[in-house]
Amino acid sequence: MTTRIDLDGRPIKPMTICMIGAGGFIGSHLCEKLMAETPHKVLALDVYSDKIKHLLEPDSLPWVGRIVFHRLNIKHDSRLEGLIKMADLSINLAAICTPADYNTRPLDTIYSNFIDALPVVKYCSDNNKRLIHFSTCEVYGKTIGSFLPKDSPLRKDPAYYVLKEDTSPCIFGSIQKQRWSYACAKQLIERLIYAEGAENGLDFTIVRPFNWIGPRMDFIPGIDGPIEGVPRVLACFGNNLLRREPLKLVDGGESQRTFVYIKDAIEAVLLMIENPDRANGHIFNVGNPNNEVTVRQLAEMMTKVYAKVSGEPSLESPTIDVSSKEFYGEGYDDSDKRIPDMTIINRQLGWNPKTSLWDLLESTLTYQHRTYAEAIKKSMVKPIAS
Ligand SMILES: NC(=O)c1ccc[n+]([C@@H]2O[C@H](COP(=O)([O-])OP(=O)(O)OC[C@H]3O[C@@H](n4cnc5c(N)ncnc54)[C@H](O)[C@@H]3O)[C@@H](O)[C@H]2O)c1
Ligand SMILES: O=c1ccn([C@@H]2O[C@H](COP(=O)(O)OP(=O)(O)O[C@H]3OC[C@@H](O)[C@H](O)[C@H]3O)[C@@H](O)[C@H]2O)c(=O)[nH]1
Repeated sequence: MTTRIDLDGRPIKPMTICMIGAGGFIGSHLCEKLMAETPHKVLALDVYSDKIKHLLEPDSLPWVGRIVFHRLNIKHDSRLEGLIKMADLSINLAAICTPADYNTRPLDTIYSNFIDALPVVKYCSDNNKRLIHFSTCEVYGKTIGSFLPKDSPLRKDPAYYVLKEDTSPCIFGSIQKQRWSYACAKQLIERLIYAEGAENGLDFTIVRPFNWIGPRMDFIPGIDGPIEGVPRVLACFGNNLLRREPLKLVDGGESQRTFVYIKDAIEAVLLMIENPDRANGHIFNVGNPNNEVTVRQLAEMMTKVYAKVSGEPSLESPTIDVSSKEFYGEGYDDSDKRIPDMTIINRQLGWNPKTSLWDLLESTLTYQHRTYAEAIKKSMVKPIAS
């Protein structure tokens, strides 16, 4: 492997990374990238390893020994501090991060996103280790524009909706709207990390992902996750398409999101890892402002893309409306619109997303079809009564 060069032309020294939550969606892609394209070592921590199994076995893989899996729960495992000390950098991805949990398991959500993240911050700070912490775009909550009258022309003014790391406020609903338990816990851990930086000199970077999507995201209920489970929207809609069911639009599917391809987003994380002087002390939005759709438009596009990749015609009525109370239960609320401002990441790391929504859906739905279509068919064949 030729020596890697950072953005300022300096050679990058191989490093050891303690990656917590390495077995999840983002972790699996980051591990893949680090193994295929860099000389860095990864201590991969998680309670699950299914999504990185292909990187751990067989022993003949070219990166054997550079990635070592440690099955542990950071809630209660005394090995955590030792592993953080062995590494140059820790990346914390571990979290409960599916909206169906925020209002139904608010305690687990708050503990996971705040309390369980505390020791990681403390061990990094005490041992002078660098930390990249994964927060969320949900810390912005709702846009200022959403509080204006429906017909106000100001709603079209970007000043009322574009989300900026250093100036936008964090606007959540009432305490009864338990949806915000996640965003609030993430906000407090961000503030704590920021304070550790200011008072104790912690070298930190905070990442705010804006709906990163792609292969291996979440699970397909009844196939590789619980049948009653509710994953994030990509896997919900993927599951509906695989089962030839209508896609459920929560409260009319009017909310807007920007989706970024996981492989584009991982490039941004690698730039942060390898350019500490440019990344330390910063909070970065990572998203694709060009890929904005309403959830209804996402459903329509996924329906078209799936018909193309599967060769099966779409249903006559491809979507169905459901209320948020029916779908998520009491206490659900929603972010209305999420456009990331890209000034800071552009200036510091020169990063820009590349992949269009159509293209990223095409590769992701091709993956879902190849991975799950057979298993779904088998699971849907009813046993014949004897
Ligand atoms: N995917 C996105 O678009 C997105 C958006 C915003 C924020 N994020 C943040 O990025 C991070 C990673 O998200 P993801 O999409 O990969 O989610 P994910 O659920 O696929 O990955 C999280 C991983 O953390 C592990 N984990 C959770 N608690 C743990 C514990 N106590 N001990 C050990 N491992 C534990 C889980 O087993 C899982 O493998 C999260 O912090 C999430 O809040 C992701
Ligand atoms: O079947 C479904 C699932 C979801 N939805 C809607 O689709 C939108 C997106 O839902 P997702 O499940 O992807 O989750 P959200 O975008 O609301 O939140 C996510 O944002 C960033 C991260 O921190 C988390 O990964 C998650 O909180 C929401 O408006 C939701 O109500 C549907 O209309 N139908």
